Amino acid sequence: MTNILEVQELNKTYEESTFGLQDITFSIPYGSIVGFIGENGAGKSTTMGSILGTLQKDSGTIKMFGEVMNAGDVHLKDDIGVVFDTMKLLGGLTVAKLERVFREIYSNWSKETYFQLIQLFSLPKNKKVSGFSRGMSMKLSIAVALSHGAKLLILDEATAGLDAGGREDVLDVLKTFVKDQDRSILMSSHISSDIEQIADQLIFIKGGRILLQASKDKILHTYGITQCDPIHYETIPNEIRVAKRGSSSFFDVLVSDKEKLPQALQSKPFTIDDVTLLLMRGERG
Ligand SMILES: Nc1ncnc2c1ncn2[C@@H]1O[C@H](COP(=O)(O)OP(=O)(O)OP(=O)(O)O)[C@@H](O)[C@H]1O
Repeated sequence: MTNILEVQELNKTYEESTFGLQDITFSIPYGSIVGFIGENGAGKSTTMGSILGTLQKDSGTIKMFGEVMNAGDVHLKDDIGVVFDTMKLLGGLTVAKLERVFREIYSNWSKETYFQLIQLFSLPKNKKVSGFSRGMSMKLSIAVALSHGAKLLILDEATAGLDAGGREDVLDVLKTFVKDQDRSILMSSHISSDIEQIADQLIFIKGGRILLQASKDKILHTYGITQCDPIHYETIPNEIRVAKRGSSSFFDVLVSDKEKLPQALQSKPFTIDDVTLLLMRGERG
């Protein structure tokens, strides 16, 4: 078994909204961190909620740890650690008292891991959680998600609201989490530098559809972005055109293999942010 999660042809619509996920299909191999990238309203949280079963999907198959997930599959949920940016933990309790609650909820709870993370994240043990800042609450949610023996972490904007030091601590912990190759992470983030730093696979979503899924290394080393006028654009082989953006006289073009660009065109240095903008704001090449 090579994939920890397989999502096949997932569709989900809402009443009172024209938005819908359209045949979302992707998989997450063991030992990988997958970055889920899309603008506000692209469908990241809807996809994650449908995977977790907190939202009811219209159709599609979700396979986790080799088993097809059905509504109410609680036994699999112990194996999933979840952090959503709107998550509320029991506010009237302290970090120390919360530990006693989670100990009862999770069969594989590790008090030791929890308090190690609380210390690493510099969270106060005896202050009520309701008095925590947004960043502190996120760190606490991450500590909980990492302390119950989960094999798959689903993190929705988990680094949002963290200061630079906090982000570094969290990213280091996440890298360690997947090190043994038997656990994986699906994480969405608006901060593409975070994703660029730790993800090995990237999934780009727009308007409920996946535009591109590829390894980060492939995107950074095989893909290319070139700038050209419409005449030169026509010389780019169709099969490598991914997206284009610009005015009628000048384009930025994302191609899937820079080696196949015509000689007159060259790829410029680029970041994952540049790729994201081209895919999100541009049109299909
Ligand atoms: N309960 C709901 N009822 C109706 N429409 C909804 C509901 N929840 C989300 N939507 C719509 O679904 C679309 C996708 O929302 P979703 O939260 O999945 O996007 P997202 O990529 O996670 O965005 P963000 O980055 O802003 O969190 C949006 O147009 C949103 O308005």
